[in-house]
Amino acid sequence: MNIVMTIAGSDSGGGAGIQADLKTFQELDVFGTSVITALTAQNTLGVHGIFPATPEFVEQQLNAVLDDLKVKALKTGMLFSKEIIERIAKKLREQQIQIVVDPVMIAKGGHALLKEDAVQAMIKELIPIATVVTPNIPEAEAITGMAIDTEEDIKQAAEKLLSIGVGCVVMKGGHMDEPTATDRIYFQDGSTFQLKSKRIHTKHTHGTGCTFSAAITAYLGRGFSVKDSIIEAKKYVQSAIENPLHIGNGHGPTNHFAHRFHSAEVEVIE
Ligand SMILES: Nc1ncnc2c1ncn2[C@@H]1O[C@H](COP(=O)(O)OP(=O)(O)OP(=O)(O)O)[C@@H](O)[C@H]1O
Ligand SMILES: Cc1ncc(CO)c(N)n1
Repeated sequence: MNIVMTIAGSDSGGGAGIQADLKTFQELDVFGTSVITALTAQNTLGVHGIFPATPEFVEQQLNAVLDDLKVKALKTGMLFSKEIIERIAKKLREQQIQIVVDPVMIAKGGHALLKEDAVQAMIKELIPIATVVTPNIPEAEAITGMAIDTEEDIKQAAEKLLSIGVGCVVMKGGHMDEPTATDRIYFQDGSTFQLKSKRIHTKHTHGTGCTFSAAITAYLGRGFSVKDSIIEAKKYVQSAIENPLHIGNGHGPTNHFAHRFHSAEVEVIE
């Protein structure tokens, strides 16, 4: 059995964070383990409270999993503070595990999930040891300090991220004003490709980013290449967005059952 891990925050509403990650892992046939950095009191309408774990307890969870289970790939999501990032990075530097960093900063309703002073720690400690980083446009702007409006800006921001040391950058296009949902992928060796899918006009996009990065992690854990993991993950998230569950009164979650009965169309542009 391939074992993977998520290091992230809990979403009591079940749509994002640890809950989205574990659902994705289960659907994609890998064994999911978890390190919880913070509890959130959250639903489809927004984040109502945050109760962080101590950095010591985050480390204790990480040690408990890694001392016993052979984790092949992991993702990070909501990390909340600089202290938590530093503990995690110190431990992960000693490991041979493929790391997907989803640099979660702000929830859809505007609530901060990462303290402002933690962005630098993410840049210094975590992104350099990552296999893949998956920023949305506002996150890429916060990390690089650049305004991103055009395709050329996206490329420049990706190059800045690559210069920090990460192996592959996935610039997610969910927030771009484009008729398609296009993600642009850049590798250290200069190669690049795009993934294009139909943009779905829906408010049910809570947890799309978590689902996508968890799916990349699941495929990496199964031994897929980085490129194929990203392509398959995009199909999974597209199908999960195209078939919304219509639950809750706000931004509903993605549908993890959808891939069982629906294959999404994703165009790979080399
Ligand atoms: N309306 C949409 N239709 C189709 N695909 C979408 C849509 N919105 C986002 N995506 C896709 O979903 C994936 C996640 O991207 P997105 O930009 O939504 O992440 P995010 O903003 O980090 O999500 P989160 O809300 O979880 O923080 C990407 O592959 C993106 O292209
Ligand atoms: C716990 C958690 N992680 C990530 C996100 C981003 O979608 C969220 N809303 N909540």
